[in-house]
Amino acid sequence: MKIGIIAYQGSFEEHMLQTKRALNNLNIDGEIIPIKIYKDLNNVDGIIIPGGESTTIGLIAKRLGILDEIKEKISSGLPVLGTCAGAIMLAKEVSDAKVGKTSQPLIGLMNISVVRNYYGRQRESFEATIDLSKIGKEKARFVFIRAPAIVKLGSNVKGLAELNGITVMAQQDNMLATTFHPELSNSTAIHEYFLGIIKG
Ligand SMILES: NC(=O)CC[C@H](N)C(=O)O
Repeated sequence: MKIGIIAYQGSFEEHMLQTKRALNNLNIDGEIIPIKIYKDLNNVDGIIIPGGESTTIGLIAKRLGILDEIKEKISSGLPVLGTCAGAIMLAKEVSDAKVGKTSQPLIGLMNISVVRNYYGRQRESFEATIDLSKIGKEKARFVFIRAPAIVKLGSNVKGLAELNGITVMAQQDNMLATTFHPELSNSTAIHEYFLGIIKG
């Protein structure tokens, strides 16, 4: 199994480590590669879009001409995990809690509405215990760093976890989005669940 991690900016190294731990836990033979340019996308079985700054990740991917490729591969079924900024990249509808409508390059394939910086600024970042029973995993602690919120679930989207009534994890077929950072947790549950999606 070959997993590619979009590696321009943000927590991609942490995702690489966490994916490695999850592969080990599940006894899956896997290779993890950073994705920067078009050819890196060849033969990957799944991709991860890390947390960071969605505007930066989107702009670089667009400038390097890889954004449309990623979009095409995901729409033809390539499994993707988008965390925090990555969840924003996946969303069809994005706005900012303060400034309202934003215009930024997106993948825009998932039927969710996402509000950026929903919980406030950097200093309003926090940690919370999340119930993962809907994916058959133990509850775990996760960090939310200038996190977005998934405020609307459209057709074919399942809400998989909530915090105070707000969706923090959702899935639409091959696309999995979390508003928190599973790569910065002691728990490998989300990565293991994602590897399960890849295995099918
Ligand atoms: N930790 C994160 O990924 C933060 C996301 C960031 N606030 C954005 O809008 O892109």
